[in-house]
Amino acid sequence: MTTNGRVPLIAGNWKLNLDHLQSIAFVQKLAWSLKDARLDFNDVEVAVFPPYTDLRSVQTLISADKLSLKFGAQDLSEHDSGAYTGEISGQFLRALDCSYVIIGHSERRTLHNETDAVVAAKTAAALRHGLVPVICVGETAEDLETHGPSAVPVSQLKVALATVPQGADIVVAYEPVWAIGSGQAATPEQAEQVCAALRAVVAEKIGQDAADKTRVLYGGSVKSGNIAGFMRQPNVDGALVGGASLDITEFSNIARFQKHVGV
Ligand SMILES: O=C[C@H](O)COP(=O)(O)O
Repeated sequence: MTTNGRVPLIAGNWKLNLDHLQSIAFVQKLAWSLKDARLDFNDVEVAVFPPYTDLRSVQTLISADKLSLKFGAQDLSEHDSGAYTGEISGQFLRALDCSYVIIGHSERRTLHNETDAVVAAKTAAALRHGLVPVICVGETAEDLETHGPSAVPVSQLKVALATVPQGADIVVAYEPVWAIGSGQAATPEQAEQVCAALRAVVAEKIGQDAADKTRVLYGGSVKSGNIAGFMRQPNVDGALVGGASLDITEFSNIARFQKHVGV
């Protein structure tokens, strides 16, 4: 826990990688690596976000071995049940002990045409089923040039939180689209500027208490070599990691950011 009372969250979004057998070996090795490193889970929360088909295996392993890792899904349906072929409801995810669900990742927004309204409906669905939504927002390179760094993410988050109850338990992830998978991360100062603006939106929409406790993550080309700079920022409470979360040593070193930050 940092002085602001928020436990940092290091989240690994596997995207479309690792089948259920691979997920078992991966989570076992990750747990060993974090244990070897004597990671104190009171100081940092580590979560993985496997594909849906891995969730039961990951749940079983974490429960059987009493691992301190958390896990969640990469998406959910805005609906709870019915004729929605291919969809997965929040109810099903909660039944698998998922703690979190990623919502509104830029790949969903771009490749699956998810609008801000859909993101808002999915956020409501997650909260309805006791899942903590990890609400992703971020601007494209064009947005950045036209509107500056905060305008688009702020506007996206305002819509996502429009119907969220006061004090709700949420996580926000600022992921500039231009930084995702590009190797060109935002600077810590850029991340801080936008994350602070997003925290102000949380305060405006669901209250100051919620803003004080909400973890705001940065995502986009996070590696062990740049995590410390982000974690030194007062409004950055962790990272949503894509590519580097598939490398056990790298992800484990990101989770051990405190060694580099010196807190
Ligand atoms: O969800 C994770 C983000 O898309 C970041 O991906 P990346 O770390 O590969 O840039």
